[in-house]
Amino acid sequence: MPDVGPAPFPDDVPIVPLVVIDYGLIKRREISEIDKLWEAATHSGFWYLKNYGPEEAIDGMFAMGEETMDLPLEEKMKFTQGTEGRSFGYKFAEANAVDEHGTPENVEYINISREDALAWPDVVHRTYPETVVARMENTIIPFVRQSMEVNGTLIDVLNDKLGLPEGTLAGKHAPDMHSGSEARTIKSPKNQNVSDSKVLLGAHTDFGSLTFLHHRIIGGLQVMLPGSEEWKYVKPIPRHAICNIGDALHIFSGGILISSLHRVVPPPKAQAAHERWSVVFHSRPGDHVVLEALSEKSEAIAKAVATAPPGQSSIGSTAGEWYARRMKNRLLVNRKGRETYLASAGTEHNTSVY
Ligand SMILES: O=C(O)CCC(=O)C(=O)O
Ligand SMILES: [Fe+2]
Repeated sequence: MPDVGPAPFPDDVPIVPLVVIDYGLIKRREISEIDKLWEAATHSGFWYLKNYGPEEAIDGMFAMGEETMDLPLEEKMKFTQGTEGRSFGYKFAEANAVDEHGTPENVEYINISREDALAWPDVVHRTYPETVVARMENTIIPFVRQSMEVNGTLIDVLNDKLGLPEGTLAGKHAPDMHSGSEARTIKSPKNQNVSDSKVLLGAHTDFGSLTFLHHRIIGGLQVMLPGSEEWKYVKPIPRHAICNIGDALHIFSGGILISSLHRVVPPPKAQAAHERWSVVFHSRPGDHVVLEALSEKSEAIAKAVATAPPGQSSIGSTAGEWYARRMKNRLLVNRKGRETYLASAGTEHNTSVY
């Protein structure tokens, strides 16, 4: 039977209504568009982004992912992330727990460090499979540069709205720092014997600052907005990326910017018969940057900290430590019990922690 292509995203599942931000207008610093971005960043922490530039490198990242996942498992395992909480490299499907019972995940992905891409052909952190190497110059480096430009611009705009001195947040993400920033392509298998409660990528808040995420038409990403108990799908829209705030910006901003919980479940309804792919760039602060509210640099942040409910505290760990702790404690190989999973938590369990 010919492949008639995936079914469209169904119109009878709950979806989260995200605002569409026009990157072209943000780049020109249009006030009304910046206000829309601010509203999204301070309420849901998620938005669609359009007009973010050429699609070639993003298409190339989907292709690189397919080429990589088609390698024999034995070959991919030569490039595994390891057990110490380092992210770069290959993550096999069942590596992580999705919950405190130790239920395994079911997505595989390849992570490529920003610094390894920028320094290519020098190696900063590690080496990668031949399928990554073959696309380093024509796909990965352009994708990393495009993503850095987009995320950098959005972070600059949020910096100014937070009342921080110009370039404060940019300085925490400088490209010459070692960081957890990375490009990623994710594959979820098709036909998951779907039950609605099956989770492929466990609920999490993002570890870093800002995420630039691409889907095609297959859904599966779900978000739980602050104050809600309900998971809702994000409907993929062609040529619209999805951006979301991560823990680091939540903490730097004293809780003003929202880092929302999200997860991946099998694609809804007839779409579940298809593989699901996503392409991601995670911008994360330099490893040595301390995660704490920037109260001394912004009156708005100082006020947010002063008026927050009691019980919050400054995190005080570095971005590198934060990130390694979260990664390491999700790995099933490190699991001792429920407490291991609980130790992988981000800002979700206490939104007033910063
Ligand atoms: O695949 C997706 O839609 C979400 C991926 C994600 O949440 C992540 O990489 O942090
Ligand atoms: Fe995420």
